[in-house]
Amino acid sequence: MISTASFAFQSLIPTQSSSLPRRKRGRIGVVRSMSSSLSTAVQTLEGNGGIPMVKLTSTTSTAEVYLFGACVTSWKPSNDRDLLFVRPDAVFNGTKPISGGIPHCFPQFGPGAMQQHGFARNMNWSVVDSKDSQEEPTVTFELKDTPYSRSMWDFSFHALYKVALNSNSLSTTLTVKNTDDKAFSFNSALHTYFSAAVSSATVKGLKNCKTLNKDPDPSNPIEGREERDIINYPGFVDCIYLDAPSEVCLDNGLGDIITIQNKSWSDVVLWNPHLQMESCYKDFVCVENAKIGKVELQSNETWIAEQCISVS
Ligand SMILES: O=P(O)(O)OC[C@H]1O[C@@H](O)[C@H](O)[C@@H](O)[C@@H]1O
Repeated sequence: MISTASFAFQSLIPTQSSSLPRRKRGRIGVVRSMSSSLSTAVQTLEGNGGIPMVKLTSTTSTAEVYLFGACVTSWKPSNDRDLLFVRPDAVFNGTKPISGGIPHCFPQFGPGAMQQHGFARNMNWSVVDSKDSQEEPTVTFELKDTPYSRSMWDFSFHALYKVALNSNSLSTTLTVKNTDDKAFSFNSALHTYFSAAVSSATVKGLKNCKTLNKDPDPSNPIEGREERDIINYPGFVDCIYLDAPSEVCLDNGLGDIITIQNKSWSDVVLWNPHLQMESCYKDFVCVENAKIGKVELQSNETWIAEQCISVS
């Protein structure tokens, strides 16, 4: 149920999901109305570049989520260090997806027919609900098809993305409903960038998974099987792990052990661009919960996938 407070919150934010040109038209008004805060737990603020973002503040942690792409760009549990990473080349002006944090890949992981990683990360999502609670501040974003999305993927859909913050965890729930009168299929991922010391970062939990190594050719991945208990990032890494377990563990090499749990994100992608991004590759690793095989939805069917990242 939407509380009175969240209605007030909604009224600050345009309810229309929009393509890039729409957002540009409405931006000044949106940013002006962002100056007021709802509460200390869920605030609407001007983010980088003056574009709107929602800040969640629990008793001991914070998170920030931009409406553009519904991209979580910051997660600071219990101390002031950000466990997510935003690349130095990230732009916050709506001209391209925010490079870092937790961008969406939807309705295509890629490579494929449409732009790399689909369109959800470069559209404005709307806020449709929030929970003003210092124990678990929560915000829910919505995305629907527009002429922009239909120019790439001609289907009617309704996506909800709920982000909930706890003292030591950040949970997300993505719900995709087919609102069309015909079936559609898609694949998807949460392309999470974690702050890391790449030379000592490791991932555990993927031993024995079937792998699709996208190095050297992303369009023709090489099949294999993971034999290592502990996987590191010794150079360029771009590898899909199919039918991964529901929990993997990242040691970020900076003193944090991060548990990544999921429901329905059946696969994992590990990525680090190495010298392709010389200025920042040492400072992050991507561990992405993904659904690489197609999800097929008939009319009115819904797919739900959850991720929870936590530190002990
Ligand atoms: O679009 P971004 O954030 O630069 O990420 C690109 C990379 O994203 C990874 O998920 C893919 O596996 C890589 O093949 C791709 O190069």
